[in-house]
Formats: sequence, C-alpha cells, structure tokens
Amino acid sequence: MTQQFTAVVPAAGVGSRMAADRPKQYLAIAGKTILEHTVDRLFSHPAIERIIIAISKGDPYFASLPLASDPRIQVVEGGTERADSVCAGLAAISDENSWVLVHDAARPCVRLADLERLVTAALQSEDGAILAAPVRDTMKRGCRLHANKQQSNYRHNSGLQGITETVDRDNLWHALTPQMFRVKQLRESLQQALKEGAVITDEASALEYCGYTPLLVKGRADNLKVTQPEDLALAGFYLEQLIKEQP
Ligand SMILES: Nc1ccn([C@@H]2O[C@H](COP(=O)(O)OP(=O)(O)OP(=O)(O)O)[C@@H](O)[C@H]2O)c(=O)n1
Ligand SMILES: C[C@](O)(CO)[C@H](O)COP(=O)(O)O
Repeated sequence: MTQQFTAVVPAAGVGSRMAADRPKQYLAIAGKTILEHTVDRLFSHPAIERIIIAISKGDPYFASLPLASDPRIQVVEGGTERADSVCAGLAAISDENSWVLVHDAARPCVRLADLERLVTAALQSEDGAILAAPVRDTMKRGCRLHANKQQSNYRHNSGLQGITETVDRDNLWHALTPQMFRVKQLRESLQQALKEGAVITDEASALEYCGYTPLLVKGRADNLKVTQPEDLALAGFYLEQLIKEQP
C-alpha cells in the first residue's frame, strides 16, 4: 500500500494586496477560481488523497464551488493569521504520525514534478522539507530616510527608502509551498512558536524556531503566490503553459 497524504490549504485570507472585489483565491483564471486550480494541482499527485481547506468564517464563495461537494475535501474555519488557519487544518488530522503538505490557496501553478520531488525529499528527512526557489536578483535592505540638511528634501519627503546594505544572496532562497512535515512535529512547533510570540510567516519558520532544519527542495520559480494585481495575468500565462503540457 503506497503512503497517502493529506494537504492543508490555508484559504482564509482577504487578499488586501490584490485589492480585488473578492479574496484573491476566488478570482477566476482560465475558467476556474484560483482555489480550484490549486486543488487540481494538489490532487494531480496520486498520493494526496484528502485536502483540508481553511476558509474564513462566513465565506460566501466556497459553497457555490463544485469543491464543496467533493468527498475528498473537508472545510475548517480559518483564523486571524495564516498560521492560525494552518493550525485549524492540522486539528482536523487525527493521525499525528502522518505527513501533511501545507500549500497556499494562492499558489495555483505548482507542478506535479515539484510535488514529487518535495515528497521524496521530505520522506527522507526527519525535519521535513519545503519547496524553494534560489534568489536571482541582487538583494538590498532599505530603511526610511531622515531629514538631512545636506541632502535634498526629495530624499526625505518622497517616502522612498534608501539602501542600507546589499544582502549576500549566496544560499538565499524564496520559500514556496507546499511545505511537508509530520503532523505532530508541525503542530507542536507551531503551538510553541505562536505561544512564545515568534513571527511565523511559513510552517518552516516554526520548525526552525524549535531547532529543526527542514530541507530546501529547489522548485520552479513559476510556482508564484498570486499576491498583487499584476500576478493574475502571469498566473494565467503559467497555467496555460501547464495545462498545454499536460498529457
Ligand atoms: N488569516 C489568513 C491569512 C492568509 N491565509 C492564506 O494564506 C495564503 C498566503 O497568504 P497571503 O498571500 O498573504 O494571502 P492574504 O493574507 O489573503 O493576502 P494579503 O496579505 O494581501 O491580505 C493565502 O492562500 C491566504 O488565503 C489564511 O488562510 N488565513
Ligand atoms: C508561506 C509563504 O507563501 C512562503 O513564502 C509566505 O510566507 C506567505 O506569506 P504571506 O505574507 O502570508 O503571503
């Protein structure tokens, strides 16, 4: 019997940076919502048998989707932060020794080959694994500029930041999703990190906070998180390519 996995999809965000008429996971690309594309991508992996989707309290969109009647899908109520929504999803998994893949609803372009590589690596790592993409650009750190008599007012009044340093980009990665861990390890790490006030923006940061070293699995850069308006057309292009390449 081949191992079967559950995925948790945090889909309870409001999509403020997208500034659309609805949360971005419910915006349509190529005839389906972003959430539906994301679910299709996850179920394209034969070992993912169940998906738990965390949606916001009173979400008026989910019920009208075909997903709502898919027996492989369970819905839970998400929370204030992404980590809270992930914890709500984990609470619906009874087998603590099982593996879970956590994947953003807003990442509809993840490829099967990346999922396969992630699963292979995670199953051989005591500390789980995440998909990630190496940084390609030179990375700068900025800061707000303070008024300086010797410098133009523009530098202070423009609202632009000034460069304080160039960050060494060797071994610097964009964390993507899915991120795959054993349920017990992830649940306990998130609970400890959140209880102690750690800033947790992805699952791996909770594991790291608790002293684990998840593996970085190189993934495609087109596994983008739809975040701001210009991402929608790009995601549409990537999805068209992905669907064309499907057998
Ligand atoms: N309380 C939250 C916040 C976010 N998410 C989900 O986490 C994923 C990644 O978060 P992000 O891209 O930040 O989505 P939003 O929080 O909706 O976007 P924004 O920060 O622009 O409001 C998204 O699928 C989002 O739906 C969630 O389930 N619960
Ligand atoms: C989980 C994540 O997609 C990894 O890059 C990212 O941390 C989500 O951050 P967001 O601010 O909730 O979009």
